[in-house]
Amino acid sequence: MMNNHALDGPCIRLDQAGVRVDSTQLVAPVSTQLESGQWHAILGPNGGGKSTLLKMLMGLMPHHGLVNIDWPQGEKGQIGYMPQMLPFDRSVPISVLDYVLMSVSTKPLWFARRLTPEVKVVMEKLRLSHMLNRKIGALSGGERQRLLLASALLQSPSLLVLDEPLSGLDQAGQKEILGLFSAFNKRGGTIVMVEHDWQVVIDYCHQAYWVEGELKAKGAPAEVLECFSPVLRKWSDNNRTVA
Ligand SMILES: Nc1ncnc2c1ncn2[C@@H]1O[C@H](COP(=O)(O)OP(=O)(O)OP(=O)(O)O)[C@@H](O)[C@H]1O
Repeated sequence: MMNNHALDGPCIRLDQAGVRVDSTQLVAPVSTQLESGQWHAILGPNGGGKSTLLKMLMGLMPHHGLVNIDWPQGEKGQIGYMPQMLPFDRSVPISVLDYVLMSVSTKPLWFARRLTPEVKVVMEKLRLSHMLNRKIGALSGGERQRLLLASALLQSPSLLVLDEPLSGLDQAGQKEILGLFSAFNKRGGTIVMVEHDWQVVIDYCHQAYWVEGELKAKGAPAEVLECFSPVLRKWSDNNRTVA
């Protein structure tokens, strides 16, 4: 994402894929295809199963059925995952630098507590360079989102899986991060993103999926949102009344 070389984003194929925990079906079996190089929006009400669906794609939750990530040319690529919340205890004394180094290295921190040029570029781009020694518990919501994104980008991904990546960001911060996602997508990277802001979905995404215990609809963002979003439905109903 930080340079300009082309990416071969994968396509994701689901065949009767679902998640059940004990006797509760969190996501009913889904069969669909998320095309390569597209920006996919996962929408739906709170508790509808959006995060569960992302975890299923990432192999972070046991599922039934098939989830296939088809990497172009058969070469397994990297996935950058931005979870909904940074899973950490605020009192744990981990710095921003520790966190990014942990996300790019499998070695213990004391082996290589060095910033590589690649890490430096990403940290600068995400305006984190001046806070490398700050404890992650002391970051603001927006800074935390940028740190999560930095960790995702440092995997050199061709697929980004993003769970509400704009939460905690003001409008300027949102625009900035959306610009980075856009550049990644224009280079050919595939994006799967849970997002509540319908305007963002309409402006940026190619395909929308409404998930409410099951995949209820898939299509162009404006169409899916008009059918399912109470806000948009009210807006278009009002418009129809006026007309
Ligand atoms: N590991 C689990 N075990 C049991 N139930 C779970 C588990 N994970 C999630 N759930 C339940 O599954 C449902 C879907 O949760 P999920 O987090 O996927 O929803 P969501 O659409 O992402 O919601 P939100 O918009 O509020 O983030 C919820 O009722 C949740 O409580």
